[in-house]
Amino acid sequence: MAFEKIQLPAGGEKITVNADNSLNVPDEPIIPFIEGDGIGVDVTPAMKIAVDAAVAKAYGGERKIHWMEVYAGEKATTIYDADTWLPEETLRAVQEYVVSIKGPLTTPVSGGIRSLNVALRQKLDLYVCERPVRWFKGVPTPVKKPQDVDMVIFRENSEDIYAGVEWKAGSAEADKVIEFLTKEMGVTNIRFTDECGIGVKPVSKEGTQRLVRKAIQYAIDNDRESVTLVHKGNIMKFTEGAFKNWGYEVAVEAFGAEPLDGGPWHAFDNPNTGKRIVIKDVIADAMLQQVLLRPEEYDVIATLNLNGDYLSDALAAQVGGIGIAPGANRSDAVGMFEATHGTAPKYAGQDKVNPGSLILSAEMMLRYMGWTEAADLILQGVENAIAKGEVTYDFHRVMENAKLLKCSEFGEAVAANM
Ligand SMILES: NC(=O)C1=CN([C@@H]2O[C@H](COP(=O)(O)OP(=O)(O)OC[C@H]3O[C@@H](n4cnc5c(N)ncnc54)[C@H](OP(=O)(O)O)[C@@H]3O)[C@@H](O)[C@H]2O)C=CC1
Ligand SMILES: O=C(O)CCC(=O)C(=O)O
Ligand SMILES: [Mg+2]
Repeated sequence: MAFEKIQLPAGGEKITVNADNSLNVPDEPIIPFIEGDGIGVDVTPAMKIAVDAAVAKAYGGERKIHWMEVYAGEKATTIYDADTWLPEETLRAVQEYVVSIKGPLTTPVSGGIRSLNVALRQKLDLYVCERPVRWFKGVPTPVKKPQDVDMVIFRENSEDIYAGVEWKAGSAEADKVIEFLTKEMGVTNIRFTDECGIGVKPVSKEGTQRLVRKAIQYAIDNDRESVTLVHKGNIMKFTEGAFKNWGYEVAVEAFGAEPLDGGPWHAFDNPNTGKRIVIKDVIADAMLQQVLLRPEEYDVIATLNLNGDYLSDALAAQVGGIGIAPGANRSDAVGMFEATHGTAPKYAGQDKVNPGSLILSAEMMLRYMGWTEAADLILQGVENAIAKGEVTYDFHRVMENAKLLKCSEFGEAVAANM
Protein backbone atom coordinates (compact mmCIF):
# COMPACT_ATOMS: atom_id res chain seq x y z
CA MET A 1 0.00 0.00 0.00
CA ALA A 2 1.33 3.43 -0.96
CA PHE A 3 2.20 5.99 1.68
CA GLU A 4 0.37 9.30 2.00
CA LYS A 5 3.16 11.61 3.16
CA ILE A 6 6.26 9.43 3.29
CA GLN A 7 8.37 9.92 0.18
CA LEU A 8 10.08 6.81 -1.13
CA PRO A 9 13.73 7.44 -1.99
CA ALA A 10 14.70 7.29 -5.67
CA GLY A 11 16.61 4.04 -5.24
CA GLY A 12 17.04 1.19 -2.83
CA GLU A 13 15.16 -1.95 -1.79
CA LYS A 14 13.47 -3.37 1.28
CA ILE A 15 15.26 -5.55 3.78
CA THR A 16 13.31 -8.79 4.10
CA VAL A 17 13.05 -11.43 6.82
CA ASN A 18 13.47 -15.22 6.45
CA ALA A 19 11.37 -17.81 8.30
CA ASP A 20 14.11 -18.14 10.95
CA ASN A 21 14.06 -14.34 11.46
CA SER A 22 17.45 -13.81 9.79
CA LEU A 23 17.60 -10.78 7.50
CA ASN A 24 18.16 -10.50 3.75
CA VAL A 25 19.92 -7.18 3.43
CA PRO A 26 20.29 -5.88 -0.15
CA ASP A 27 23.39 -3.85 -1.05
CA GLU A 28 21.23 -0.74 -1.23
CA PRO A 29 18.64 -1.02 1.56
CA ILE A 30 16.03 1.62 2.31
CA ILE A 31 16.31 2.60 5.98
CA PRO A 32 13.48 4.63 7.52
CA PHE A 33 14.50 7.26 10.05
CA ILE A 34 12.57 9.46 12.49
CA GLU A 35 14.45 12.72 12.91
CA GLY A 36 13.19 13.24 16.47
CA ASP A 37 12.09 16.26 18.46
CA GLY A 38 14.32 18.77 20.24
CA ILE A 39 17.95 17.89 19.53
CA GLY A 40 16.78 15.36 16.92
CA VAL A 41 17.40 18.08 14.30
CA ASP A 42 21.03 18.17 15.45
CA VAL A 43 21.94 14.55 16.14
CA THR A 44 20.14 12.85 13.24
CA PRO A 45 22.01 14.65 10.41
CA ALA A 46 25.32 14.14 12.26
CA MET A 47 24.56 10.42 12.53
CA LYS A 48 23.84 10.22 8.81
CA ILE A 49 27.16 11.89 7.98
CA ALA A 50 29.07 9.31 10.01
CA VAL A 51 27.09 6.31 8.71
CA ASP A 52 27.26 7.30 5.04
CA ALA A 53 31.02 7.82 5.37
CA ALA A 54 31.51 4.44 7.08
CA VAL A 55 29.49 2.59 4.44
CA ALA A 56 31.28 4.36 1.57
CA LYS A 57 34.69 3.64 3.05
CA ALA A 58 33.92 0.01 3.96
CA TYR A 59 32.37 -1.00 0.64
CA GLY A 60 33.82 1.46 -1.91
CA GLY A 61 30.45 2.31 -3.47
CA GLU A 62 29.16 -1.28 -3.65
CA ARG A 63 26.79 -0.71 -0.78
CA LYS A 64 24.73 2.35 0.10
CA ILE A 65 21.92 3.27 2.44
CA HIS A 66 18.88 5.03 0.97
CA TRP A 67 17.41 7.02 3.85
CA MET A 68 13.63 7.42 4.00
CA GLU A 69 12.21 9.95 6.43
CA VAL A 70 9.15 8.81 8.37
CA TYR A 71 7.41 11.02 10.86
CA ALA A 72 6.56 10.94 14.55
CA GLY A 73 6.31 13.49 17.33
CA GLU A 74 6.10 17.22 16.77
CA LYS A 75 7.17 16.98 13.13
CA ALA A 76 4.28 14.57 12.43
CA THR A 77 1.83 17.15 13.77
CA THR A 78 3.05 19.63 11.15
CA ILE A 79 3.13 17.13 8.25
CA TYR A 80 -0.21 15.41 9.00
CA ASP A 81 -2.43 17.32 11.43
CA ALA A 82 -2.22 18.79 14.90
CA ASP A 83 -3.45 15.61 16.61
CA THR A 84 -1.35 13.10 14.71
CA TRP A 85 1.74 12.31 16.75
CA LEU A 86 2.30 8.78 15.57
CA PRO A 87 0.88 8.23 12.07
CA GLU A 88 -0.30 4.74 11.18
CA GLU A 89 1.92 4.80 8.07
CA THR A 90 5.00 5.40 10.20
CA LEU A 91 4.30 2.21 12.12
CA ARG A 92 3.69 0.40 8.84
CA ALA A 93 6.93 1.67 7.29
CA VAL A 94 9.04 0.72 10.28
CA GLN A 95 7.52 -2.76 10.28
CA GLU A 96 7.76 -3.27 6.51
CA TYR A 97 11.31 -2.00 6.12
CA VAL A 98 12.44 -4.03 9.16
CA VAL A 99 15.45 -1.91 10.25
CA SER A 100 15.09 1.74 11.22
CA ILE A 101 16.63 4.43 13.41
CA LYS A 102 15.09 7.23 15.42
CA GLY A 103 16.00 10.39 17.27
CA PRO A 104 14.42 11.19 20.66
CA LEU A 105 10.74 12.06 20.94
CA THR A 106 9.08 14.38 23.41
CA THR A 107 6.36 12.90 25.50
CA PRO A 108 3.41 15.22 24.75
CA VAL A 109 2.15 17.07 27.78
CA SER A 110 -1.46 16.34 26.92
CA GLY A 111 -3.25 14.07 24.48
CA GLY A 112 -3.95 10.39 24.34
CA ILE A 113 -0.44 8.98 23.98
CA ARG A 114 1.53 8.73 27.19
CA SER A 115 4.94 8.36 25.59
CA LEU A 116 5.52 8.07 21.86
CA ASN A 117 8.70 6.12 22.50
CA VAL A 118 6.89 3.62 24.65
CA ALA A 119 3.99 3.52 22.17
CA LEU A 120 6.35 2.69 19.28
CA ARG A 121 7.90 -0.15 21.27
CA GLN A 122 4.54 -1.54 22.32
CA LYS A 123 2.74 -1.22 18.99
CA LEU A 124 5.61 -2.93 17.16
CA ASP A 125 6.19 -5.36 20.07
CA LEU A 126 9.86 -4.39 20.24
CA TYR A 127 10.24 -6.33 23.43
CA VAL A 128 14.01 -6.15 23.82
CA CYS A 129 15.69 -2.87 24.68
CA GLU A 130 19.40 -3.59 24.32
CA ARG A 131 21.73 -0.96 25.73
CA PRO A 132 25.46 -1.70 25.73
CA VAL A 133 27.59 0.33 28.12
CA ARG A 134 31.33 0.52 27.56
CA TRP A 135 34.01 3.11 27.95
CA PHE A 136 35.89 4.81 25.11
CA LYS A 137 39.45 5.72 25.97
CA GLY A 138 39.75 9.40 26.76
CA VAL A 139 36.12 10.00 27.70
CA PRO A 140 35.94 11.92 30.98
CA THR A 141 34.02 10.06 33.67
CA PRO A 142 33.33 10.41 37.40
CA VAL A 143 34.75 6.94 38.22
CA LYS A 144 38.37 5.82 38.68
CA LYS A 145 38.29 2.73 36.49
CA PRO A 146 35.72 3.26 33.73
CA GLN A 147 37.49 0.57 31.67
CA ASP A 148 35.97 -2.00 34.04
CA VAL A 149 32.49 -1.11 32.84
CA ASP A 150 31.53 -3.36 29.94
CA MET A 151 27.92 -4.43 30.31
CA VAL A 152 24.96 -4.96 28.03
CA ILE A 153 21.54 -4.25 29.48
CA PHE A 154 18.58 -6.25 28.19
CA ARG A 155 15.61 -4.25 29.40
CA GLU A 156 12.15 -5.77 29.03
CA ASN A 157 10.39 -3.29 26.79
CA SER A 158 6.71 -4.21 26.67
CA GLU A 159 5.43 -4.76 30.21
CA ASP A 160 5.82 -3.49 33.78
CA ILE A 161 4.44 -0.10 34.78
CA TYR A 162 5.24 1.17 31.25
CA ALA A 163 2.08 -0.62 30.10
CA GLY A 164 0.42 2.59 31.30
CA VAL A 165 -2.41 0.91 33.19
CA GLU A 166 -3.08 3.64 35.74
CA TRP A 167 -5.85 5.93 36.89
CA LYS A 168 -5.75 9.46 38.18
CA ALA A 169 -6.43 10.15 41.86
CA GLY A 170 -10.08 11.07 42.42
CA SER A 171 -11.28 9.74 39.04
CA ALA A 172 -14.30 7.46 38.89
CA GLU A 173 -12.02 4.73 37.52
CA ALA A 174 -9.50 4.99 40.37
CA ASP A 175 -12.32 4.97 42.91
CA LYS A 176 -13.87 1.93 41.26
CA VAL A 177 -10.58 0.00 41.32
CA ILE A 178 -10.00 0.96 44.95
CA GLU A 179 -13.51 -0.18 45.84
CA PHE A 180 -12.91 -3.50 44.07
CA LEU A 181 -9.61 -4.00 45.88
CA THR A 182 -10.90 -3.14 49.31
CA LYS A 183 -14.37 -4.71 49.10
CA GLU A 184 -13.77 -7.77 46.91
CA MET A 185 -10.07 -8.57 47.20
CA GLY A 186 -9.63 -8.05 50.93
CA VAL A 187 -7.00 -5.35 50.51
CA THR A 188 -6.59 -3.46 53.75
CA ASN A 189 -3.33 -1.62 53.31
CA ILE A 190 -4.08 1.16 50.83
CA ARG A 191 -3.07 3.88 53.29
CA PHE A 192 -5.34 6.68 52.00
CA THR A 193 -8.23 5.59 49.79
CA ASP A 194 -9.42 9.13 49.00
CA GLU A 195 -7.61 10.99 46.21
CA CYS A 196 -5.34 8.03 45.54
CA GLY A 197 -3.82 7.32 42.12
CA ILE A 198 -3.68 3.66 41.15
CA GLY A 199 -1.19 1.94 38.82
CA VAL A 200 -0.99 -1.66 37.71
CA LYS A 201 2.26 -3.51 37.04
CA PRO A 202 1.79 -6.44 34.65
CA VAL A 203 4.71 -8.88 34.43
CA SER A 204 4.12 -12.17 32.61
CA LYS A 205 5.98 -15.43 32.25
CA GLU A 206 5.98 -15.18 28.46
CA GLY A 207 7.16 -11.56 28.49
CA THR A 208 9.93 -12.35 30.95
CA GLN A 209 11.14 -15.51 29.32
CA ARG A 210 11.35 -14.15 25.78
CA LEU A 211 13.52 -11.31 27.11
CA VAL A 212 15.76 -13.49 29.29
CA ARG A 213 16.16 -15.98 26.44
CA LYS A 214 17.52 -13.17 24.23
CA ALA A 215 19.89 -12.03 26.96
CA ILE A 216 21.30 -15.53 27.46
CA GLN A 217 21.59 -16.10 23.71
CA TYR A 218 23.49 -12.81 23.47
CA ALA A 219 25.88 -14.05 26.17
CA ILE A 220 26.44 -17.26 24.18
CA ASP A 221 26.95 -15.50 20.84
CA ASN A 222 29.26 -12.85 22.28
CA ASP A 223 31.35 -15.03 24.61
CA ARG A 224 30.14 -13.31 27.78
CA GLU A 225 30.70 -14.71 31.26
CA SER A 226 27.47 -14.04 33.10
CA VAL A 227 23.85 -12.93 32.88
CA THR A 228 22.53 -11.11 35.94
CA LEU A 229 18.77 -10.97 36.57
CA VAL A 230 18.10 -7.63 38.26
CA HIS A 231 14.83 -7.38 40.18
CA LYS A 232 13.19 -6.06 43.34
CA GLY A 233 11.58 -9.40 44.09
CA ASN A 234 11.91 -9.12 47.86
CA ILE A 235 9.22 -6.42 47.80
CA MET A 236 7.28 -7.09 44.57
CA LYS A 237 7.12 -10.86 44.90
CA PHE A 238 4.68 -11.77 42.16
CA THR A 239 6.05 -9.40 39.52
CA GLU A 240 9.77 -8.80 40.05
CA GLY A 241 10.20 -11.96 42.15
CA ALA A 242 8.46 -13.95 39.44
CA PHE A 243 10.78 -12.32 36.85
CA LYS A 244 13.73 -13.77 38.75
CA ASN A 245 12.18 -17.24 39.04
CA TRP A 246 11.06 -17.37 35.41
CA GLY A 247 14.52 -16.14 34.38
CA TYR A 248 16.26 -19.00 36.15
CA GLU A 249 13.63 -21.38 34.77
CA VAL A 250 14.34 -20.44 31.15
CA ALA A 251 18.08 -20.80 31.81
CA VAL A 252 17.43 -24.36 32.99
CA GLU A 253 14.83 -25.39 30.44
CA ALA A 254 16.20 -23.73 27.31
CA PHE A 255 19.94 -23.74 27.98
CA GLY A 256 20.49 -26.66 30.38
CA ALA A 257 21.77 -24.52 33.27
CA GLU A 258 22.34 -26.33 36.57
CA PRO A 259 22.46 -24.98 40.12
CA LEU A 260 25.84 -23.67 41.19
CA ASP A 261 26.85 -24.72 44.71
CA GLY A 262 23.24 -25.65 45.42
CA GLY A 263 21.75 -22.48 43.86
CA PRO A 264 20.15 -20.01 43.46
CA TRP A 265 22.88 -19.15 40.94
CA HIS A 266 23.04 -21.44 37.92
CA ALA A 267 25.61 -22.14 35.21
CA PHE A 268 26.02 -23.92 31.89
CA ASP A 269 28.78 -24.28 29.35
CA ASN A 270 28.72 -22.04 26.32
CA PRO A 271 28.13 -24.46 23.41
CA ASN A 272 30.40 -22.36 21.17
CA THR A 273 33.40 -21.94 23.44
CA GLY A 274 32.99 -24.49 26.25
CA LYS A 275 33.43 -21.65 28.75
CA ARG A 276 31.09 -21.40 31.71
CA ILE A 277 28.24 -18.86 31.69
CA VAL A 278 26.86 -18.01 35.13
CA ILE A 279 23.23 -16.96 35.60
CA LYS A 280 22.88 -14.96 38.81
CA ASP A 281 20.52 -12.42 40.34
CA VAL A 282 20.89 -9.19 42.27
CA ILE A 283 18.24 -7.02 43.92
CA ALA A 284 17.87 -3.74 42.04
CA ASP A 285 18.91 -1.25 44.74
CA ALA A 286 22.00 -3.27 45.61
CA MET A 287 22.77 -3.49 41.90
CA LEU A 288 23.06 0.28 41.64
CA GLN A 289 25.89 0.22 44.16
CA GLN A 290 27.42 -3.00 42.79
CA VAL A 291 27.87 -1.55 39.30
CA LEU A 292 29.72 1.40 40.80
CA LEU A 293 31.89 -0.55 43.25
CA ARG A 294 32.51 -3.82 41.40
CA PRO A 295 31.60 -3.31 37.74
CA GLU A 296 34.00 -6.00 36.53
CA GLU A 297 31.70 -8.64 38.06
CA TYR A 298 28.80 -7.79 35.76
CA ASP A 299 28.41 -8.54 32.10
CA VAL A 300 25.00 -9.11 30.51
CA ILE A 301 22.08 -7.79 32.58
CA ALA A 302 18.44 -8.85 32.12
CA THR A 303 15.89 -6.71 33.91
CA LEU A 304 12.39 -5.29 33.95
CA ASN A 305 11.35 -2.15 32.14
CA LEU A 306 11.64 0.48 34.90
CA ASN A 307 14.80 -0.96 36.47
CA GLY A 308 16.35 -1.00 32.99
CA ASP A 309 15.45 2.64 32.42
CA TYR A 310 17.14 3.71 35.66
CA LEU A 311 20.10 1.40 35.30
CA SER A 312 20.88 2.40 31.72
CA ASP A 313 21.18 6.12 32.54
CA ALA A 314 23.13 5.41 35.75
CA LEU A 315 25.58 3.14 33.95
CA ALA A 316 25.88 5.59 31.06
CA ALA A 317 27.08 8.19 33.56
CA GLN A 318 29.92 5.88 34.60
CA VAL A 319 31.31 5.90 31.05
CA GLY A 320 30.74 9.55 30.18
CA GLY A 321 27.00 10.22 30.13
CA ILE A 322 23.91 9.67 28.04
CA GLY A 323 25.41 11.74 25.23
CA ILE A 324 27.32 8.60 24.24
CA ALA A 325 24.94 5.80 25.30
CA PRO A 326 23.41 3.83 22.40
CA GLY A 327 20.44 1.49 22.22
CA ALA A 328 18.26 -0.80 20.14
CA ASN A 329 14.62 -1.81 20.42
CA ARG A 330 14.00 -5.18 18.84
CA SER A 331 11.40 -7.83 18.24
CA ASP A 332 12.45 -11.16 16.77
CA ALA A 333 13.24 -9.46 13.45
CA VAL A 334 12.31 -5.76 13.44
CA GLY A 335 14.98 -3.48 14.88
CA MET A 336 14.52 0.18 15.73
CA PHE A 337 17.73 1.77 16.91
CA GLU A 338 17.65 4.85 19.14
CA ALA A 339 19.69 6.97 21.50
CA THR A 340 19.27 6.49 25.24
CA HIS A 341 18.88 10.22 25.86
CA GLY A 342 15.85 12.43 25.36
CA THR A 343 15.15 15.61 23.41
CA ALA A 344 17.21 17.91 25.67
CA PRO A 345 14.99 20.86 24.59
CA LYS A 346 17.25 23.61 25.98
CA TYR A 347 19.90 22.65 23.38
CA ALA A 348 17.55 22.04 20.44
CA GLY A 349 18.73 23.44 17.12
CA GLN A 350 21.99 24.81 18.53
CA ASP A 351 24.23 22.27 16.76
CA LYS A 352 25.82 21.68 20.12
CA VAL A 353 25.01 18.34 21.72
CA ASN A 354 26.86 15.07 21.42
CA PRO A 355 25.57 12.94 18.53
CA GLY A 356 27.65 10.00 19.84
CA SER A 357 24.66 8.19 21.26
CA LEU A 358 22.80 8.10 17.94
CA ILE A 359 26.00 7.40 15.97
CA LEU A 360 26.73 4.41 18.21
CA SER A 361 23.10 3.30 17.89
CA ALA A 362 23.70 3.33 14.13
CA GLU A 363 26.82 1.24 14.74
CA MET A 364 24.55 -1.36 16.41
CA MET A 365 22.20 -1.09 13.45
CA LEU A 366 24.96 -1.75 10.91
CA ARG A 367 26.11 -4.77 12.93
CA TYR A 368 22.53 -6.04 13.07
CA MET A 369 22.40 -5.76 9.27
CA GLY A 370 25.61 -7.78 9.04
CA TRP A 371 27.60 -4.75 7.80
CA THR A 372 30.32 -5.35 10.35
CA GLU A 373 33.07 -3.60 8.41
CA ALA A 374 31.10 -0.34 8.42
CA ALA A 375 30.19 -0.84 12.08
CA ASP A 376 33.86 -1.33 12.97
CA LEU A 377 34.74 1.87 11.12
CA ILE A 378 32.19 3.81 13.18
CA LEU A 379 33.76 2.54 16.39
CA GLN A 380 37.19 3.44 15.08
CA GLY A 381 36.03 6.94 14.10
CA VAL A 382 34.45 7.59 17.50
CA GLU A 383 37.46 6.21 19.36
CA ASN A 384 39.99 8.17 17.34
CA ALA A 385 38.08 11.46 17.47
CA ILE A 386 37.77 11.24 21.24
CA ALA A 387 41.38 10.11 21.67
CA LYS A 388 42.45 13.25 19.78
CA GLY A 389 40.36 15.34 22.15
CA GLU A 390 37.88 16.36 19.44
CA VAL A 391 34.67 16.44 21.46
CA THR A 392 31.34 18.19 21.99
CA TYR A 393 30.47 20.46 24.93
CA ASP A 394 29.53 17.70 27.37
CA PHE A 395 33.00 16.16 27.34
CA HIS A 396 34.79 19.44 26.68
CA ARG A 397 33.54 21.00 29.91
CA VAL A 398 35.33 18.33 31.95
CA MET A 399 38.42 17.77 29.78
CA GLU A 400 41.65 19.68 29.60
CA ASN A 401 43.21 20.71 26.28
CA ALA A 402 40.33 19.35 24.25
CA LYS A 403 38.98 20.93 21.08
CA LEU A 404 35.32 21.95 21.28
CA LEU A 405 33.32 20.69 18.31
CA LYS A 406 29.76 21.36 17.28
CA CYS A 407 27.38 18.44 16.93
CA SER A 408 27.74 18.35 13.13
CA GLU A 409 31.52 18.71 13.43
CA PHE A 410 31.67 15.65 15.67
CA GLY A 411 29.81 13.68 12.96
CA GLU A 412 32.41 14.90 10.48
CA ALA A 413 35.24 14.10 12.90
CA VAL A 414 33.98 10.52 13.22
CA ALA A 415 33.93 10.30 9.41
CA ALA A 416 37.43 11.77 9.12
CA ASN A 417 38.93 9.52 11.78
CA MET A 418 37.90 6.11 10.42
N1 LIG B 1 13.94 7.57 23.87
C1 LIG B 1 13.53 8.82 23.89
O1 LIG B 1 13.14 9.37 22.86
C2 LIG B 1 13.56 9.55 25.17
C3 LIG B 1 12.80 10.69 25.29
N2 LIG B 1 12.81 11.41 26.44
C4 LIG B 1 12.01 12.64 26.45
O2 LIG B 1 12.91 13.76 26.27
C5 LIG B 1 12.40 14.91 26.94
C6 LIG B 1 13.47 15.56 27.81
O3 LIG B 1 13.85 14.63 28.82
P1 LIG B 1 14.95 14.91 29.94
O4 LIG B 1 14.55 14.18 31.13
O5 LIG B 1 15.27 16.35 30.00
O6 LIG B 1 16.24 14.10 29.44
P2 LIG B 1 17.28 14.38 28.25
O7 LIG B 1 18.00 13.11 28.01
O8 LIG B 1 16.60 14.96 27.08
O9 LIG B 1 18.29 15.49 28.82
C7 LIG B 1 18.82 15.48 30.12
C8 LIG B 1 20.22 16.03 30.11
O10 LIG B 1 21.10 15.02 29.61
C9 LIG B 1 22.15 15.61 28.88
N3 LIG B 1 22.05 15.17 27.47
C10 LIG B 1 20.99 14.60 26.84
N4 LIG B 1 21.28 14.34 25.58
C11 LIG B 1 22.54 14.73 25.37
C12 LIG B 1 23.40 14.71 24.25
N5 LIG B 1 23.04 14.21 23.07
N6 LIG B 1 24.64 15.21 24.41
C13 LIG B 1 25.05 15.70 25.59
N7 LIG B 1 24.28 15.75 26.68
C14 LIG B 1 23.03 15.26 26.58
C15 LIG B 1 21.98 17.10 29.02
O11 LIG B 1 22.70 17.44 30.22
P3 LIG B 1 23.32 18.86 30.60
O12 LIG B 1 22.17 19.79 30.78
O13 LIG B 1 24.04 18.56 31.86
O14 LIG B 1 24.25 19.29 29.52
C16 LIG B 1 20.49 17.22 29.22
O15 LIG B 1 20.09 18.42 29.81
C17 LIG B 1 11.15 14.45 27.71
O16 LIG B 1 10.02 14.76 26.94
C18 LIG B 1 11.31 12.94 27.78
O17 LIG B 1 10.09 12.29 27.87
C19 LIG B 1 13.62 11.08 27.49
C20 LIG B 1 14.41 9.96 27.42
C21 LIG B 1 14.41 9.08 26.26
O1 LIG C 1 9.57 8.01 26.41
C1 LIG C 1 10.07 8.73 27.26
O2 LIG C 1 9.70 9.88 27.42
C2 LIG C 1 11.19 8.23 28.10
C3 LIG C 1 11.86 6.99 27.59
C4 LIG C 1 13.11 6.69 28.30
O3 LIG C 1 13.47 7.28 29.27
C5 LIG C 1 14.00 5.65 27.78
O4 LIG C 1 13.69 5.03 26.79
O5 LIG C 1 15.07 5.44 28.36
MG1 LIG D 1 15.39 6.59 30.01
